[in-house]
Amino acid sequence: MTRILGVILAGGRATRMGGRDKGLLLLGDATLVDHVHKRLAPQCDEVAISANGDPARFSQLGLPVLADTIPDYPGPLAGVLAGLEWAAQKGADVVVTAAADTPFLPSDLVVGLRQAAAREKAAIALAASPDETGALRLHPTFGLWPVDLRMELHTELCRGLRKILLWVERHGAATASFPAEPFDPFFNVNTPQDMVLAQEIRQGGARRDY
Ligand SMILES: Nc1nc2c(ncn2[C@@H]2O[C@H](COP(=O)(O)OP(=O)(O)OP(=O)(O)O)[C@@H](O)[C@H]2O)c(=O)[nH]1
Repeated sequence: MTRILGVILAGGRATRMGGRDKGLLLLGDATLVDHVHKRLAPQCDEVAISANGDPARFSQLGLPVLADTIPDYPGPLAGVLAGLEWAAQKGADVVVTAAADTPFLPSDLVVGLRQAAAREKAAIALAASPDETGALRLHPTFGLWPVDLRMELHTELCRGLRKILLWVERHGAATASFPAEPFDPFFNVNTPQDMVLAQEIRQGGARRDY
């Protein structure tokens, strides 16, 4: 049976949030990381947090906190690599990543990613949802990643690769599409204003005007 580990990407600079850890902001009575964990954990065999900086700040969840393999590497790819290396140690087959700033992620994320990968005979799958015009928008931090790709990803990061989509293009990733009604499940909190909108969504406002 395929062993799937979940990795919550919670590092980064959060410049649009004034440098505050987005994952530790409160939405209702739980942090954003708590919301993501609650949705992701039932879909995976095990979950860890991936972050640069001091791991102690995420200790309240009782999850492993993985330091980025290449410290201070800009962007989430170093977190994806840390997740793949952790999964390899655990004897797992694939990692599913989710961003810590996305509290309403689909409860069928893993099923959707796996079905898309199988359908398109692809090793990697990325999530997508329609934007306001109906065009599909990819969400590169929500992906299914085979553990076997970790050496290659390490090599690419050492060469300076930064963008998930550039790496993914070489492998012909599958696209898993998720509905965006009544709200986009990939709505993410980048700014204080986004947090206000997240509160409204949580309280039942099915809004699309963000
Ligand atoms: N582990 C890890 N996660 C990261 C890193 N950079 C970003 N992330 C996560 O990836 C997701 C998307 O990050 P962004 O919102 O694009 O970048 P950010 O640095 O968090 O925020 P901005 O500075 O405002 O762009 C978020 O969940 C971040 O926590 C990183 O270097 N390491």
